Amino acid sequence: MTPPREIVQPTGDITAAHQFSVSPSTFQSPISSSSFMASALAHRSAPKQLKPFNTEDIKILLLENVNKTGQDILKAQGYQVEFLKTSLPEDQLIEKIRDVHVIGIRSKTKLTANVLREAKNLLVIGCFCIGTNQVDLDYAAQHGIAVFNSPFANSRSVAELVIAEIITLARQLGDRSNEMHRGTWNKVSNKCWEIRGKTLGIVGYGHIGSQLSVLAEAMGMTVIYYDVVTLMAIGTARQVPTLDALLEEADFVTLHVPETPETKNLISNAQFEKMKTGSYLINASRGTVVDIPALIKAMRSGKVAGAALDVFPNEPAANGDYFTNDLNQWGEDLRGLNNIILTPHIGGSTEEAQRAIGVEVAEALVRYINQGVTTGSVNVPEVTMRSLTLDEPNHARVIYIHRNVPGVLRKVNEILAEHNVDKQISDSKGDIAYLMADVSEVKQDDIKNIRDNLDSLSSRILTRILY
Ligand SMILES: NC(=O)c1ccc[n+]([C@@H]2O[C@H](COP(=O)([O-])OP(=O)(O)OC[C@H]3O[C@@H](n4cnc5c(N)ncnc54)[C@H](O)[C@@H]3O)[C@@H](O)[C@H]2O)c1
Ligand SMILES: O=C(O)[C@H](O)COP(=O)(O)O
Repeated sequence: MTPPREIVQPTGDITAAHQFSVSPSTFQSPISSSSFMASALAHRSAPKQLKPFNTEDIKILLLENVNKTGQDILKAQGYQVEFLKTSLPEDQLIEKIRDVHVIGIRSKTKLTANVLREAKNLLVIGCFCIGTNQVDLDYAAQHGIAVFNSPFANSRSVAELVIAEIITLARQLGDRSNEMHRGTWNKVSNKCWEIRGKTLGIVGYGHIGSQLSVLAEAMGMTVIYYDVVTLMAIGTARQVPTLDALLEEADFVTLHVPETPETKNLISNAQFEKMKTGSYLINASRGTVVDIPALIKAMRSGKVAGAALDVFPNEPAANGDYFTNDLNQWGEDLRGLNNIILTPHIGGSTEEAQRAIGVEVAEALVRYINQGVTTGSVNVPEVTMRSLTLDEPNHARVIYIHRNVPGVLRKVNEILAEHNVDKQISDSKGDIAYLMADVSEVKQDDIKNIRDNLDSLSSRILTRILY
């Protein structure tokens, strides 16, 4: 069993001491301190909400050029926000993550167990993107670290990119444009097609796949899709029972599955064999989903007439040289192919998507940090309660993340029984449970006792007391 995590306070005068496991000497009353003020949730919040603690004590590290919308929301809370444009290599990440309560990343930063083990103060991770495969979600949950993402704010951007790629491949636009850049006029119609009447095969009919389905049908394509779950078809799209059935029928195959052990090399030699001769492959999901040497072989043989890759098995942490990387030994082969579009993971990189993601994830982080609300979390149970207001002084919000084992609620309620519990909610997800209780008429000593007693339970993963 994983031992409970002790949150280590950063240096400095921490008047939010009651939020974390701290010694009594640093404890100050949340009620009498000036730390709760109507200005707490300045961003789109009712002015009468309580500020839960000195928000300026919260340290946030934002990596990978998280959009300004997100930065602004977090800064407006008074949090200390450090912003970096790139991801960080593991050794530097470990140094930085030791100190912070919150980290915001995109798809490049690998938050493995090895890294998270060092994150002694970390309360929450914000993935300012769709994918969460770069985070060890289970390790995070087991250590009381909630993870949030933006499940669909860039779906439309990816779908539009794929539409552009379908036409670009069908008309060999990349090759013609490259030739003109080199000064060559090469007017051809051989093997250039309209997309009207062609069949698009979508693998993974989730947010992106289904959005793409609508756009493709509007341009006269026939849409089929394969998904591991049975899903309602949009428009006149049709679900096919197997991946092979899709590969055999589609003129264009486009991949929109998450990175999982099951999707690693989902498209390899055997799948290219099944595809129609002269068909096209598009991958804007994750680089591991396509076996790159198998794709190179299929393109050289003429089986596949064109491909678009937005994602790669090894992507760099920052902009700059890429195919010189030793890990990408197939880089030269890819660059030498005809009718292949290579883009640097830009599927979700539009102003619209990045702004929306910045707002969505930053707001989820604020709700979690300030209120303990987990709505939208991908790894801990989703629990919500309304915000406390200034009309309700001397309240405390108790948050207890614990192992989902028999008898915990009885013990927690024995601890809370001496107080007036206004409201209590609890939910579980696998072996993790999340309990929130609003307790009224509590004094400084009561809060300390509640914390000490909850901390002493063997089921405890993390205790937080807000207000
Ligand atoms: N290129 C980019 O910039 C970019 C942007 C956004 C998302 N993505 C990637 O695209 C992926 C899909 O995004 P989404 O929002 O549509 O996700 P989603 O979760 O809404 O949909 C994924 C679908 O894939 C299906 N699926 C899972 N495993 C499968 C399998 N083995 N075979 C067939 N279907 C399977 C699921 O049932 C689900 O319907 C994300 O996980 C992310 O990795 C890339
Ligand atoms: O998961 C995602 O949302 C996409 O892969 C985009 O990732 P990015 O934010 O790192 O571009």
